[in-house]
Amino acid sequence: MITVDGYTYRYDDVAAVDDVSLTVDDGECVVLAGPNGSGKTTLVRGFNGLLTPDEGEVRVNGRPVADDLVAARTSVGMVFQDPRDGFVAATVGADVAFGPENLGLERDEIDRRVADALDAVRMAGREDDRVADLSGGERERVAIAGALAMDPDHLVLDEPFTGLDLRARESVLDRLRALRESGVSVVVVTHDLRDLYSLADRVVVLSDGSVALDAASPSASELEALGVRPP
Ligand SMILES: Nc1ncnc2c1ncn2[C@@H]1O[C@H](COP(=O)(O)OP(=O)(O)OP(=O)(O)O)[C@@H](O)[C@H]1O
Repeated sequence: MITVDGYTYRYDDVAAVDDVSLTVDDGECVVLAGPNGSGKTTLVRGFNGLLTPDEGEVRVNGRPVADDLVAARTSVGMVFQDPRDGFVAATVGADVAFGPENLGLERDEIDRRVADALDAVRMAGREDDRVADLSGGERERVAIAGALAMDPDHLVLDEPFTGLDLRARESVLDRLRALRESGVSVVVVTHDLRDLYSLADRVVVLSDGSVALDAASPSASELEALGVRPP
């Protein structure tokens, strides 16, 4: 479970996220929506300690993130919108293997995870491709594969579908559905609810850094009033 309690984060004294509390249960899929600048990225970056709130706390599986950043980063997988700078290796296979290697897993298990994760993003067999030669959408898919290969308890995806073609999107959605069924919690930041609506257990809408709506099936008019396009 991810528990957010009174999370406040300020940039230069201006609160980008202001006293947000919410929980994400194991096996739950939460879509986090809201207009540009409403604080979505600033909030989810606190889920694994990439940002430390000025006030409040995030707990992952009951343990405060700040107490053990390594544990938080191992159990919360995170994929960001523009992964251009996030690659650590020259080839696709080596990049996706990097996280599992750091977990100290056996080579067979690493290879199995890499192949499985690449399959989930429709990049099976592309281990030897150079990351530098990939398209933007392919890079996004490699970044998603890297998070999947860590086998995290919780997965946070910030605008994961922007550069993905239809087939890749469907494949990733299938995997997210399977992960949720296996008890992984999935948090997806998006402006566009269309892809996610069938998967989401709850939609949380941020507005000016605060939770403006937290509902299982918000109506179109509720969403539109908060600047979110309904599915
Ligand atoms: N590094 C930064 N320095 C100063 N202000 C920032 C910084 N990052 C974000 N902000 C501000 O904090 C607010 C929240 O930004 P954030 O990126 O969390 O919103 P968002 O909801 O994820 O937006 P988007 O949908 O555009 O990705 C915005 O007003 C933004 O300008």
